[in-house]
Amino acid sequence: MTEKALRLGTRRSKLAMAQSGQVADAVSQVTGRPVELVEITTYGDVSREHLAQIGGTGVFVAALRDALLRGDVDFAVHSLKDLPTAQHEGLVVAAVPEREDPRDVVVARDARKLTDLPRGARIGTGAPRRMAQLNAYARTHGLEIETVPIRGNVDTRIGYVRSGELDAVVLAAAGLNRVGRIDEVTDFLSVDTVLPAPGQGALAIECAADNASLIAALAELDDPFTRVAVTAERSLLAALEAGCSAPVGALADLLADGQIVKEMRLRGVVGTTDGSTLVQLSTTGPVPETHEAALALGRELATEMLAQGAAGLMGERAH
Ligand SMILES: NCc1[nH]cc(CCC(=O)O)c1CC(=O)O
Repeated sequence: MTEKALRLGTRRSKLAMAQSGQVADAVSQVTGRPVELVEITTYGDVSREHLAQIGGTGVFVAALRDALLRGDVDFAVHSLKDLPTAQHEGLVVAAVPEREDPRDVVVARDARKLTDLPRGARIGTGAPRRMAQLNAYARTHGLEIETVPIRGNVDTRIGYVRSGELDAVVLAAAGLNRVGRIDEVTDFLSVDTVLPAPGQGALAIECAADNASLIAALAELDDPFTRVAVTAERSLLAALEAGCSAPVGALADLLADGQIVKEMRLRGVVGTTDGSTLVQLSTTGPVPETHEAALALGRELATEMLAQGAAGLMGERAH
């Protein structure tokens, strides 16, 4: 007797299909059931130009969530950094698998690194967070660069470099890994140079809150440390009242003494896109043992950042 297939709702972009496919295999392993991919077309896929007006990357998520709530699909996989920080009623993030490389990377011609791009180099990125930090780095390191707003999928973005329209683009390592283009990276940016987006490199597996048996099975794919880290990062983002397109970076990592994990550090940054002002802070404390403690850590850092003027820096992008 073969068990009924689980239906995984997914966008049809190359990145979404790649990460859904990888999670499908893992879910199949832990449930012993086949997983079937169900493609869901969102308004955001149809109308890229109006992405900003119709509410940023949240539109991609909304269509998947509707399908989950209607019971058209059993679960969905999101890039955690694109998932709104507010918990959706009737749905639950059943698993946050182990995060992969959270760093941002540069793809440039001639194997160039950020620091050896030609004078006046045009660097493409649509993220105010990346613009703010790249421009701040350029100012303090005597680089002459120009950040150019671009959008589109990974292939489109790298295409701007191959065609010569741009000198470089900045992307997430995790996305390039998932679509098999990590070999094209010419510079892995230190998180001290560009702090990633909250949740970058991590996935969220979401399903209906009343599907107890599926929630129990998916729990096997949860990585407790990744979950604690992204919870703190997203709590910081929420407390700064910043949306998914806000110039906010956040990263939680473990500080170990030899093999023994001692503490968790949470770093946060917010800045103006021209890089003239950055508020950059970090806090270190015991590894949070509860969801509440992880939330509290993010809120505490946000309070300190707000005290240093963070709110004023985000005003330019508020929506
Ligand atoms: N906003 C687009 C997006 N959403 C998730 C990823 C892939 C990386 C990840 O899972 O964090 C990307 C592409 C990018 O930023 O280069």
